Amino acid sequence: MDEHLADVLSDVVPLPAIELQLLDAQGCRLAEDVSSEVDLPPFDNSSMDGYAVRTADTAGATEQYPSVLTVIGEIAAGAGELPKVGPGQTARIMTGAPVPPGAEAVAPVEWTDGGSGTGKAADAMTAASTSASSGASEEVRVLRPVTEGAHIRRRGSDLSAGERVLEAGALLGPTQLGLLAAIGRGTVRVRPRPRVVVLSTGSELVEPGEPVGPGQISDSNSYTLTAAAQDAGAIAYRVGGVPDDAAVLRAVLEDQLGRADLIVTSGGVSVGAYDVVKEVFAEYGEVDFRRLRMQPGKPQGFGRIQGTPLLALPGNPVSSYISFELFVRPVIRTMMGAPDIHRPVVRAVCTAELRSPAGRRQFLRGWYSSADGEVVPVGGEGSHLVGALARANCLIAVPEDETSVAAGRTVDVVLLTG
Ligand SMILES: Nc1nc2c(c(=O)[nH]1)N[C@H]1C(S)=C(S)[C@@H](COP(=O)(O)OP(=O)(O)OC[C@H]3O[C@@H](n4cnc5c(N)ncnc54)[C@H](O)[C@@H]3O)O[C@H]1N2
Ligand code: MOO
Repeated sequence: MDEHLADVLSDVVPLPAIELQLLDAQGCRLAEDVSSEVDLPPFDNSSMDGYAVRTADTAGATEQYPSVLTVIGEIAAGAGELPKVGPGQTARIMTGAPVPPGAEAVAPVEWTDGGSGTGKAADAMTAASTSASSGASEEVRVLRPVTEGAHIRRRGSDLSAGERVLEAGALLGPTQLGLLAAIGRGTVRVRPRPRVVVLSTGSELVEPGEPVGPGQISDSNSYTLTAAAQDAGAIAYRVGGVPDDAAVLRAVLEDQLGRADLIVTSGGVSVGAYDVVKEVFAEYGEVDFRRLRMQPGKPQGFGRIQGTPLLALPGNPVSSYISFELFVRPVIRTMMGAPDIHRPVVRAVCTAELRSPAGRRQFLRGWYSSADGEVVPVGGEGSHLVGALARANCLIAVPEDETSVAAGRTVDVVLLTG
């Protein structure tokens, strides 16, 4: 198994970096160091709705003896032209609006009478509407002293022009994309999310929702694998079930190769009579088929068809999913330039006895609780048990040379959610 993983990964390199629109870059890794060309905030601005004042004008102000100032204007967020605030003057100012020349601080509207002329502290809500309707040439009473810089968000206090704000390799989530937008970047250089085409093979497969005839089953692997590819960070395209028919499989491959960085298939890799998958892959490139000392997931195929990497996974649903987690996920994450390509492995105490075939590394499904450091086996070992698989959050790994594990022993657990 380890040899197979190493062989698969030896053929995979990170995708070349491209410039993407910000929202298309979500979940990608940065391929450049990003420095800001601007200060943030870009100008001194108010953090409160209130009045831009000169501090000397408010010295000693109290509710009983307020400072009475002349309101010379109103500054909304986005204002370009600013009034100059002289001695005895003030300008009404909104949150985010530029602090006008002459002003040294902002008195929140609650520290004033809101221009009501009553000398009573303004209720911020009513003061806003009173002041807006009564025009700019009025007086306001400031009821307490305001210190230099109060309620002003200084230019460059968040970050300065020239400062490196994100480093190559950083994962772009909502806050990193927001930061890029805040410094005025419309596009960014990243390693793109790989485009993964998922197709399942088998003439017994029926599209979920369609009637299921005798001997047929609903195609579940293509859903599991497409969702798992998305979960790994890929852009995944699900191609429905392809029958065991060489002409149809050829046509599907021709159609899909153009948009694939990676092709993942399920089914047809064992020793069955309908070797359509192996036959068609052989026509398009080189795909090796192997039998690994693991369970589930014994038969595996990997290689390239027309230059595109391909992993051919076994058809049994649990086998294909576990193969994906152990082999395909690291490939996708290598292509993305992610540092953590594997699922995390922890040690946990197994609550029940386990049995395992000699000479095969077994991956049993389990429920791991980090609080107890324990893992409880879920369901049996059969590779068709999708019910139990959906109730599991981890895989319990039993080494090749062990045929049983006593309850209470410590085991390796592969977490499927980390
Ligand atoms: N004589 C032998 N028979 C088998 C061997 C073996 O060594 N010798 N290996 C077994 C193991 S292990 C596995 S795993 C499977 C792998 O078989 P294939 O990859 O060829 O897969 P299929 O035969 O097409 O399907 C196996 C099983 O899975 C069901 N299946 C397939 N595709 C889907 C799908 N998209 N959604 C849901 N279920 C699917 C299929 O109906 C079969 O039941 O071979 C063993 N046999
Ligand atoms: O090894 Mo197969 O993958 O068990 O079901």
